[in-house]
Amino acid sequence: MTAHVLVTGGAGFIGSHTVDLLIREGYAVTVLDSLEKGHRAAVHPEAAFVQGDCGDPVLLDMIFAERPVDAVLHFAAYIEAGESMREPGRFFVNNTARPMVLLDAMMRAGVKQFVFSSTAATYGEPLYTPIDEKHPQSPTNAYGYAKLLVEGALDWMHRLRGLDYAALRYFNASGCSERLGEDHHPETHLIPLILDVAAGRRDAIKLFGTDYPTPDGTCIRDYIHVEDLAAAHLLALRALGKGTPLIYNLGNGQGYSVRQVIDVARRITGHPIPVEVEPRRAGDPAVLVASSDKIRQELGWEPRYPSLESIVQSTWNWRRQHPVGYGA
Ligand SMILES: NC(=O)c1ccc[n+]([C@@H]2O[C@H](COP(=O)([O-])OP(=O)(O)OC[C@H]3O[C@@H](n4cnc5c(N)ncnc54)[C@H](O)[C@@H]3O)[C@@H](O)[C@H]2O)c1
Ligand SMILES: O=c1ccn([C@@H]2O[C@H](COP(=O)(O)OP(=O)(O)O[C@H]3O[C@H](CO)[C@@H](O)[C@H](O)[C@H]3O)[C@@H](O)[C@H]2O)c(=O)[nH]1
Repeated sequence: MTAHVLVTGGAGFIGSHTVDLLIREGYAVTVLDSLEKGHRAAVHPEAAFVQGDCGDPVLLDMIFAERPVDAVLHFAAYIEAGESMREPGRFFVNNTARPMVLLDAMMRAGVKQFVFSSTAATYGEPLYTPIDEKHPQSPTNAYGYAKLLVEGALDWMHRLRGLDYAALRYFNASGCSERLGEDHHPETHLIPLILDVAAGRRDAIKLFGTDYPTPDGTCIRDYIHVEDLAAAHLLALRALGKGTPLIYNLGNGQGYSVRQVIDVARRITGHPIPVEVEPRRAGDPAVLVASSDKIRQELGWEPRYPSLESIVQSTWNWRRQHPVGYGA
């Protein structure tokens, strides 16, 4: 069993939940996070913490020299597809170039196991739905393309340098655990923004586009609970070592339109949640729904929180207990 895991981006939303699970499962964990976006308070107290950049080769050499790292879970990245259309260069540097520096440092140190946070955004506009792993990858935003470039590099590192990797293509990560929540600054994700309205922190939810080719005209997404994502990372980590890349979609296979998500939040919070209709946000595909049959069949992954209600409820619970998130 892998003993020591380096988790980049482990102070962020999905990374911190995964670190908690790894610690519970007995792994030694080192978190490397710049804290540009994440929260020190989200890092499990039993994990070692290094503040720094995952693309800093000197720091990486030091970490690998000092710690017996067996595997790297790479979450560190910028995450907003809309922002990537305005500032593509920042995304190609942080989400493509820096992981390359990390992979190179791993190769120098002889660390061969890697789990990569890929995304549904690598697929682009679906040719069929639900999307399986064989679906062509043709991103509609720079964020998705930056991630796809890393997937390509992983394949070459596997073939040429024996890298043993998993690429997990998450759909829309959401939900909270009891200890950890979603607290981005600025927040751009739909569910926490809707709940900001219910909590009285915003007047209305902006609805980006009502003219998509979907039943109610708003975009459809597949929301997956962050604890189910964390569990998938553990399974992937344990499955590495067979010499074959592990490429999996992670979603619930159920699509919800923006209006449907708002309706669920209205029922849970009892708040009317007013809506302001806005134009489409650049780069948003109309529909993204996953087939996760492959990881279910091959690794036995089974989501514990598949319903949108349970996802929104867990986020609402955390927000009521942490009205200012992790604080300043
Ligand atoms: N949130 C989603 O819905 C979603 C969906 C698909 C894929 N992903 C991917 O999952 C990963 C985690 O997403 P998240 O929602 O937890 O994001 P997040 O912003 O909460 O966490 C990312 C963390 O990485 C850190 N970071 C960013 N650049 C860094 C760098 N160069 N060096 C060190 N640390 C750095 C940030 O400080 C932050 O703590 C990302 O790679 C993202 O692309 C997220
Ligand atoms: O204020 C808002 C925010 C979002 N949306 C819409 O809600 C949907 C979901 O948006 P959001 O929560 O921002 O998630 P995505 O843009 O789908 O992207 C997330 O999910 C992708 C995978 O599907 C990941 O790759 C990204 O990192 C992650 O940010 C989209 O149709 C948005 O246009 C609104 O209408 N109003």
